Amino acid sequence: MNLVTGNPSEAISLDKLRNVLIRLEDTIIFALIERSQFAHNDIIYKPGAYKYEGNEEFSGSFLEYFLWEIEKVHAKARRYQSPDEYPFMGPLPDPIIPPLEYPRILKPNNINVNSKIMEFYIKHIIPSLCVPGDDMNHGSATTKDIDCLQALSHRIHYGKFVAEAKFQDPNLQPKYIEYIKAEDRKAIENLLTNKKVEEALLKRLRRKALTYGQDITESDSIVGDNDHIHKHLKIDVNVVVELYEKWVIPLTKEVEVEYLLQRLDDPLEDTE
Ligand SMILES: C=C(O[C@@H]1C=C(C(=O)O)C=C[C@H]1O)C(=O)O
Repeated sequence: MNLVTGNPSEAISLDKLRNVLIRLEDTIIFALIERSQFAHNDIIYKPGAYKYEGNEEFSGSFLEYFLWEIEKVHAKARRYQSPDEYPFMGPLPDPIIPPLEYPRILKPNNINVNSKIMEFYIKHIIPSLCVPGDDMNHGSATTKDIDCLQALSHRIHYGKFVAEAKFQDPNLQPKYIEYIKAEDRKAIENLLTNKKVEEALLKRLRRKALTYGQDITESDSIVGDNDHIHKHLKIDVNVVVELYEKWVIPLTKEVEVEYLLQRLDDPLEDTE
């Protein structure tokens, strides 16, 4: 089944989904590089640091305010909720065009780990990515934060698609059904974990961060000794690898497990 159109004749393969995840690595690395050109500017993240004209009652941070405004606009244009449109904030308005009927994979199912994404991003990623201090570029830094958060959210909630594709594997489906019925989270997680894919991902990510973080000029060769490269990188390669190892991969798996735990609830269930 095509997970987006709901058309059973257009099967979507795990390989295709993996390629989307690989492409999103580039999106995430470039978004982080963009954010890292600005200082920490920690006032952006402090609740109540600003007053908002016309919205004096809003007591959240500048980042939250900005996200809320952006998400309201996005919500108006969306036909159905897709993983990258999962809101960080709320409440959001209804779409201005009536929504299409939901294909199964896009049905709202309350799987949303955005509060966890916000927390690790502000607490761990920003302080190691940016130089400390305030360069007064609050608006610019916040727009880059929104790009980073939306890319991370998109990638992590894509776990729903990955989980659906894994569930469709006829050899594994009976096992998934057994573990889902037993609500055995650990067993589901073990079944969907592919250590080889994860290890290859972390290696590739390190190479990408090293490559994309270099300044490439007309005359310089991009192949140099490692020390030279490390000194001139726009981004700390270890921050990128740690981001995936500690948060992106575990949260993607959390989304996968939560999706599968709800997989048999649908009365239109066609697999049993
Ligand atoms: C995405 C997959 O599922 C799992 C989650 C992964 C991730 O978040 O990158 C990687 C491998 C698997 O453990 C996959 O099998 O490709």
